Amino acid sequence: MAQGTARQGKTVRSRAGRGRSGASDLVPSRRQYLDLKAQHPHAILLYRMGDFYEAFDDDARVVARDARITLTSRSFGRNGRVPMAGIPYHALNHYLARLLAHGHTIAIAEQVSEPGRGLVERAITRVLSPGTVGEAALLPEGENRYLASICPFGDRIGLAWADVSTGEFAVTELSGPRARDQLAEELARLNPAECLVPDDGRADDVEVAHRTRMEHWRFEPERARAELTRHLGVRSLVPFGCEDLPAATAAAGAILAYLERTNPALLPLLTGLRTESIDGWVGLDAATRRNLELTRSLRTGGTRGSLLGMLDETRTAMGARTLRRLVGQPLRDLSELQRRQAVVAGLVARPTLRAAITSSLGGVGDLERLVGRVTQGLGTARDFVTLGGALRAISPILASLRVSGDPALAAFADEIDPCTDVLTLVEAAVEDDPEDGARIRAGFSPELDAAREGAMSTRRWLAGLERRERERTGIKSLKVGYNKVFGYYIEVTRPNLARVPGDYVRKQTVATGERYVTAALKEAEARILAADEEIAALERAALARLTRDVTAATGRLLTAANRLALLDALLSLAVVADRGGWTRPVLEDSATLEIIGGRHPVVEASLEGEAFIANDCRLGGEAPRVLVVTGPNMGGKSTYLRQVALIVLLAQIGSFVPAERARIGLVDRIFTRVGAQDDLAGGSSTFMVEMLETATILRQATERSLVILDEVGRGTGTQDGLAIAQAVLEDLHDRVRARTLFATHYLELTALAERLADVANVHLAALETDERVIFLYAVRPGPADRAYGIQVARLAGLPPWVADRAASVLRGLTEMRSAPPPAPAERELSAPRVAEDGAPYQLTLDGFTPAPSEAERLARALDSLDLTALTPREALDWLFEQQARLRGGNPRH
Ligand SMILES: Nc1ncnc2c1ncn2[C@@H]1O[C@H](COP(=O)(O)OP(=O)(O)OP(=O)(O)O)[C@@H](O)[C@H]1O
Repeated sequence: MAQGTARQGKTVRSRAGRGRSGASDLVPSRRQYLDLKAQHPHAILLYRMGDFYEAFDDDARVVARDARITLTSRSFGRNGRVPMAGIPYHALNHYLARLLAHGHTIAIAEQVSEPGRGLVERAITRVLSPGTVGEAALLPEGENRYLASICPFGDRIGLAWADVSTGEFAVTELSGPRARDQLAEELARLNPAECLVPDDGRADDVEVAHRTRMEHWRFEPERARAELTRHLGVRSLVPFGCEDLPAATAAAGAILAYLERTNPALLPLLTGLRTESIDGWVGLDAATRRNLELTRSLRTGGTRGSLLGMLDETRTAMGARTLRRLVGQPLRDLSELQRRQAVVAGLVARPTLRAAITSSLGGVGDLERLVGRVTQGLGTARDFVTLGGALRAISPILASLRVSGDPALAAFADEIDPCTDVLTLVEAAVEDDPEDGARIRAGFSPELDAAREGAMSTRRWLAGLERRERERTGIKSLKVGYNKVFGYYIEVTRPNLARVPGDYVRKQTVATGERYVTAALKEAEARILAADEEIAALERAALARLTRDVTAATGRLLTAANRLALLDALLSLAVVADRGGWTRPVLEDSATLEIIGGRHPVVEASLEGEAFIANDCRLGGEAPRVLVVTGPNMGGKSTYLRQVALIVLLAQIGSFVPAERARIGLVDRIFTRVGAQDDLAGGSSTFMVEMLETATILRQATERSLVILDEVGRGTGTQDGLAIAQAVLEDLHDRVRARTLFATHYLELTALAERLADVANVHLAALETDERVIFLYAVRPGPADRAYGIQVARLAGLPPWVADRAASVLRGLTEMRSAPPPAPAERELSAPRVAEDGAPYQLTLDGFTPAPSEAERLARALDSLDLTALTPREALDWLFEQQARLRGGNPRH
């Protein structure tokens, strides 16, 4: 809370001790209220009333709904009663956090005092919007809170994001036919708390929560560029990598303009700008993030049960945020991944070193946000003491890394600036006094030392007063006390009242006696009050000086904090790898995938004592690119599919993997279509969502992608579903050529492996005994023989008479089919796809468009014909056939 801190040249004063009942003189007139409201018309105005913050009228209704507070009413100036929602002063942060989570902007009005003028009119002292909250108390610990900005500009889209609590400020520019999809992926990753968009409608079709419209001219590239260069103190943006990226520049400039307007104290935190290339990351769309439960479990809705939940052994909140970033942003850059792997490997091999670093990291704490607080001018003496402790903890970490003898660890240490100069500064300025707690150290400010000495001598005088007055009056029970109403007093009990000297002035009668003051006591009290005020002012000045000096190093401090946060995250990966017996995967630039003895990291951790059955997976290279996975319900198909995706993802964040060994050709994107998920609110049925996700995969996947499809086609009728599943599988095999795992209950699809060169079957093994099924969870070559649906239904507790009836229905159905299950519909691999109306189609980057003309097709076919391999007869046949196709099927016409 800003109480007592200098802000915008004014000092905020609370009327401590005044309850709601005493606040009636503070009630604004409607006019005063509306004047303040007009300054930030889109914000909820919270009005300080003694020990409460109150919202009125429509604001009150919104607060009551979203902060979950009971609505009452209040007399409002002379305008009768209005709805009112009151937030207790001590619980303000709690309720502000709720309001911000709903995307509201909040303006807080308090009484302010100005030097020499005492308390003056109320003013807005803070404006908080979801993306501009820099105050650690209002932020989720292990998560970043991003203010994003989107600027479509011609065929490009600029995206910028800033976390004003950690100083992260980055941009990227997206272009080409996939720009919109990439934007959606990035927004899914960032999950911005607030998103700035131009008010001219350019970004209206972008789906993002909590959008804030800004004047479109603020997104004008030249203006934004000027804003950026001024802020960063540079002439060109070349060093930041975005000189030639007008859309990115525009988006970043808009962020600066917005902060300037809403919360300029945050601007100094943004000391640099990083230009990111989206091509460096593995593409993960929102569905895949959700399906793989990367940061949120589908079952619990929280981190527990997610990949992040099982990986997170970080010691600091900044480490936890970094780990979340790594999990959400796997890389494609082989050399960077190998650097990370080397650090993890060094840490896996050295448990003692890990323990030492972990304990030192505890001392570093959340350095990122601490630097954030200090840079915003919110740093108290306690914060600086903590900062000193954090900086002191860095050097031992670097020393441990260097003496480890591991070159990767030593190199990592060399990249971290211990900021010893800042530590020296802070140590000279603050101390943790055993009695007074955190305070400015003696010697930092001579004026402060003198004021403290003055106050101390008066306090010493007061401390001796009781003894002196007892001696003077002979009243042994005389006491010197203090209360808030009268200040210092001398109390004499009833039996001794006759001995009270003449210079005592009676102030108050209490049950046991009388309370007095003397002229000397009043004077001492005045001296103490004045000295306390002076001390407070001098301390503020000293803190301001220290803040200025430390803030000059904000950029270096934040860089060091970022590296330490990364170390914490990599350490966490090492701890988990060591505990789980994970191994270092071989990474390579190929389209191969080979996992031997792979396990699902989260399911394995949840099995508690039961053994997880490890399985292999070979895709691409010498092995088939597509695996059709069959097996009984509950047999472990989904687990197997997800485990392969998670192992690849772990490898591409630089982690070890839960496998005996793995060789992973880096993937450019991971796609999943798993389980039933409907979006009724968005107007899409389960089947519609399934098809939307499948269409996205077919449109976007490449030869380097990993595709995980679980029961595609399940959401519709059996025949339609089977047909769709087969067509999707064929397209993935023939055209997309991505490494694909395809789990299905349609046993008919297993016949595809006989016709398609790069498709193979595997199944999850199960045993059947007495109508019961035992799951072996082992992946074996070849197709499953049946679905075991009825046995699983029995296991689930379906009433026996229903299960028996189902078994007899099944027998009947099987007998009806004299022939084996129908083979999948035949088709010619070379035949062009034909839509229902007969028009041929092909897939381009823009979706399905008409195929090339017959002449083009003929030219290509001729081009690819190897004439030396044909007999004259075959060549003649070929010519007849082509002519027939041109003439519509009549060769000798
Ligand atoms: N390899 C394994 N080792 C041990 N237990 C496993 C293994 N794989 C799966 N399981 C257990 O079996 C349960 C069911 O697995 P899963 O959901 O993958 O089956 P499924 O074949 O996809 O089922 P359905 O077809 O009904 O969707 C898991 O929750 C897990 O507890």
